[in-house]
This record gives sequence, structure tokens and C-alpha cells, in this order.
Amino acid sequence: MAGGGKKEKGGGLGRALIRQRNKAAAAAKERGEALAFGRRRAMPLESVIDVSDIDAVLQRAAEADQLAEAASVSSDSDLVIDLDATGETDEERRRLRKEQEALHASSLRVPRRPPWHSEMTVEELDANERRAFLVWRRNLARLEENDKLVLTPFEKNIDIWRQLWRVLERSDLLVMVVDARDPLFYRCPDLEAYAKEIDEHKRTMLLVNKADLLPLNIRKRWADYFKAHDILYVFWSAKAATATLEGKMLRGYSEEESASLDLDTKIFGRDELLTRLQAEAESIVAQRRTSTAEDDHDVSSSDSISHVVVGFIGYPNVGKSSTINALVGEKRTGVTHTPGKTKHFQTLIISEELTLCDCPGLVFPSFSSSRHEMVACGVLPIDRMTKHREAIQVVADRVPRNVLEQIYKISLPKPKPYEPQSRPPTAAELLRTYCASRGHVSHAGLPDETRAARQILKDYIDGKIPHFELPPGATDSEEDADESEGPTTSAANEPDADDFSEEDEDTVDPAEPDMRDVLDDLESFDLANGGSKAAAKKKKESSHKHHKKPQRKKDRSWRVGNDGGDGTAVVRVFQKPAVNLSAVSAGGRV
Ligand SMILES: Nc1nc2c(ncn2[C@@H]2O[C@H](COP(=O)(O)OP(=O)(O)OP(=O)(O)O)[C@@H](O)[C@H]2O)c(=O)[nH]1
Repeated sequence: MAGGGKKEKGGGLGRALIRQRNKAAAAAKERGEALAFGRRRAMPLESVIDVSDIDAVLQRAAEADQLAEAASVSSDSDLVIDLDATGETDEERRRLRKEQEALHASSLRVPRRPPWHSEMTVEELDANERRAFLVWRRNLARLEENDKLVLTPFEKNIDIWRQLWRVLERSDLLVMVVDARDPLFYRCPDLEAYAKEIDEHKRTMLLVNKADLLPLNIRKRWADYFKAHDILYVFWSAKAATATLEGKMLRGYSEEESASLDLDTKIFGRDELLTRLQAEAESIVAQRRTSTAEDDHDVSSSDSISHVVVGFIGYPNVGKSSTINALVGEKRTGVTHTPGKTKHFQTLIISEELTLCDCPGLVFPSFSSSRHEMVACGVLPIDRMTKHREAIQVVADRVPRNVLEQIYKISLPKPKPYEPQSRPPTAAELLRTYCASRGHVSHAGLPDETRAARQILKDYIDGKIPHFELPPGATDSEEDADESEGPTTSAANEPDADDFSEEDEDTVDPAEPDMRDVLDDLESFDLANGGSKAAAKKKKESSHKHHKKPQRKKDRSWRVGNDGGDGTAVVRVFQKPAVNLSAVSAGGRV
């Protein structure tokens, strides 16, 4: 890295140098490099999730020397077999992918901090950590070369991982904050394993946040699952706790009602959670003390009597900051809709006995979830969405047609007679119908799909569009049986005025021009089969005339045999592709 030190002011050359240095720093950051420890300047710590291919190639070349040293440590067992991908059906491809995921699940690790001791110099420590990190990245890069595997974008900035390492080391109890709507997606079993490697007494608790978006009957199912798999968990709603603190009520949530439920399914209140966290952490410290084993890395927790540290970790946007704010009782960390806002861990002293540690959100490496899924899950910022239709398709596949229609007060085009009648709407159908109902037109006079996509995704992430996953093994028929109980949360009901606040300007305006003709034109165009506009839109007429095969992309997923097409399900629950589930089970933690 070019040496700094020039103090030249005002001169063109000086400015040019500064610009060049800034560019180099930005490029390094983009590649996931950290600046050398000793010379690190006060640069904002930023998540690096995307690395373009060319950058990755350049990066690899630059890393080659260092990796030669480190190669002896790297495991060749991570190398993957490159199978011939030709002539496979979707089903075969999926099966092979699952096999490969199971085979390589153990390679899907979070980076470990290499062993260290207090006599090490800062430079030594830095060099060791970088080397270990590079080996980790190389191993994941190898996995990415396997065309049977889809590795999701993950955090590549070593400095963000360093934050996590420190939080892990200093915490007695680790609280993994997950989104209640799909807890396993946000769970990282390898992190739990890593915590145990640091200190066998450390325990991880799943804080199932946003539980206000989960009906009671679904909480029950998850509770059964967690108990059956010996997972320590608590249902929690930072939003509800904050509302209570402010003397308000979250619609659909009542503290009294929740208090009457048993511990397994109730949504904990603020004081209850604090008490529980402290009790769990204290029991860990007590066990450690009584243990005869020596704790080499126990640098923080036992230095003062009955003082415990609870660390909060998790993906971006799961609600860590909201949780900390609710627990602290005032706004200490920023809460936004944008994932990845918290950049440095924070230490918050609740009392003489209890300290909380808030880690920046991290995107852990995992298999299979697509980038669009990650945008839809709120893990990647909507701003990074490049293909809005793909992200919207995730929503359209998971939320029943009738729920979308009800929420947005729209009427989606029905499937063509030759199509499975239970198929979910296509992203194009949803976006265009939404645009038509709101009069969103782009400069070119076409439906403004980007605007619509952003709003729909935001509603989905915020819980205004209800959705959730069932525990693995639960079936749709069970779900149907439970529907009689109905949803118990505000999100699962109609959105209220509060829900659609701020920039949610997307209300139906009957005065706006009807765009249906434009849409019909587009639809006929999309069919790309020469059919006339009228033929494309007149369902009745077409029922006996259309003999064309549906022109659908292969991955359109009405195969998921969804809600039976009768639209009765309040919330559509799909078993996700094996992603998380295989990663979870392969991690041997469940
Ligand atoms: N419905 C609901 N929404 C919540 C809850 N907790 C947080 N949110 C929302 O989730 C979004 C993210 O919350 P944050 O607290 O900023 O999440 P974070 O995990 O700290 O995010 P990073 O800073 O990216 O790590 C915000 O829009 C919150 O309002 C909850 O219990 N219920």
C-alpha cells in the first residue's frame, strides 16, 4: 500500500494523490482487504458482500504468495468433484445439489480466529488473522467453483469478522437473534459450534425476534421443534417491548395476553428477558467456575464476581439494535430498514451484574439461498437488488394469491386454462397489477416495476405482507388444519394505518389512469407466441382455442403444490429449498 504522509494542501498534485489513495482504499475495501492494523486510519467499517469476478481473480493472484504458505493448513478435502451438468432434469439437479451440500456442509464454516496470546505483537496478530482468513476465503472460493452448489453472498470483510470474534470471546452467553418468520434461515449452527470451541461452557440462545409477526399456533410448532432439538430459545418482539416502554400497544399484541401463555410460547417482556439472560449467563459462569478445566480464553467473564456478558449476534436486519434499545430502555443504537447499519460492536452496561454486547450484523456463508431470496429476507439491502422480478417472485411464491390481492386490494390475472390453476402469480403479473392499481408509470410510459418491487419487498420484509416458514417436517395439511385458529397478529390481518406510514405513499388512487390496456399489450407481448392481444386476455374465448404449451421459465415454481389454489390459507408456507435445513442438519447441531 502506498505510503501516506504528504501534507501538501491545495495543490492539484496533492488532491490527485489523495484521490488516488482514496480510490485504492475503496478498491481494497471492495476486495475485502483490511488496512494494516498499525496504520489503520479512521475509515468507516463497511460490509463487503459482493466481489465481482474480475476482482476475485485479481485478489486471488495477489493472495497467491500468502496462500502458498498457508496452503499447508488448507484442507484439500474441500475440493469438489466437478460433475458433468449436461442432460440433467431439474429433479436430478436438485438431488445432486442436496448431496453436494450434505457432502460439503462441514466446509461451510465461519472463519476462526487463529490462536493468540497476550505477548503477541499487534503485527503478528494481524498477520496471523489475515492468513487464516485468506485460507478460509480460498476454501469457500473452491466451493463456489462447484457448479452443483450455490453459495450465497457472504461477509468478506475481515474487520467485520474481527468484531464477531471479539464479541464471541468476551460473551458468556451468546444470543443469536433470528427472525421468527424463518428462524432456521437466520441460524448459524457453526457459530454455536465455534463458541463452544472457544469455551465449552458458552451457550447460544436463539432470540426469536419479530415474534409479533407469528401466529400463536405457529409459535407452538416452533416451540416443539426447538425443544425436540434441544435448542435454547425465547420468543421476543423488540417492537412490542419498545411499544410497551413508550406506553403504546402494538396492534395484535397484548402483554397481559402473552403473560398468560406458558413459557414455551409466550413472547417475553423486557424485564423477563433481562432476567432470563442474566440467569442463563450466570449459570454458565457458575459452571465454568466449578469446572476443573482451565479456560485458556476466558478473558472477560470471570474477572469480576457475578458479572456476566451477553453478546448479541445475527444477520443484518434481524432486530439486534431494536432489541438492545428495548433492553437498555433508550435509543442507544440506530434502527433502520436498511440491513447492515451497525458496523462496530457496542458494549452496554445494563447493571453492575450485566453487560450487553451488540455485534454488527453478519451475512454468514450458506448454501442455496439465492441473492433474490436474501433481498426478500431483508439480509441484503433492497438497493442492491438488480433483478427485481426475481426478488418479487420469491414473494409471489410464498404468499398466497388471495392474501396479496387482499392486502393490496388488487385483482391478479388468473392462470390460463392450460396452466395449473393453483400456480402462484408471476412476478410480472404482480408488479403490473400493482402498478396498474397505483398508476405507477415510468418515464417510458410503461409500468414502473422497480418502484412497485421496492414497495412490495419493503412490505414483505416489514411484515405487512404476512408470511412465515414452518419447522422442517411440518406439512401443508397440518397447516390447513391450523388455519381455523386464524392468525393472531396484526401482520397477518389487514394492515392498519400505522403499518402503512412514512414513505408508503402507495395507496390506491381511483383518479389515476387505468393501465389495463397497456398491461394487456405487454402480456400478449410476453406470451411471445404470436397470439393476439385479445386472445391473450380473453380467458373464456381462449379456453378451447389455446393449445400452446405454457411458456414459462424452468424455475417457476407452481411445482411446489402450494396452497391448493382455493386461496384459503392465510399464510403460504413453503418448505424452502434444502438450503438452511441441510446446512443446519449437516452442521450436526440439530
Ligand atoms: N415487526 C417487528 N419488526 C421489528 C422487530 N424488531 C425489529 N424490527 C424491524 O426490523 C428492522 C431492522 O431492525 P434493526 O434493529 O435495525 O436490526 P439490526 O439487526 O440491528 O440490523 P443491523 O444494524 O443491520 O445489524 C427495523 O425496520 C425494525 O423496525 C420486531 O420485534 N417486530
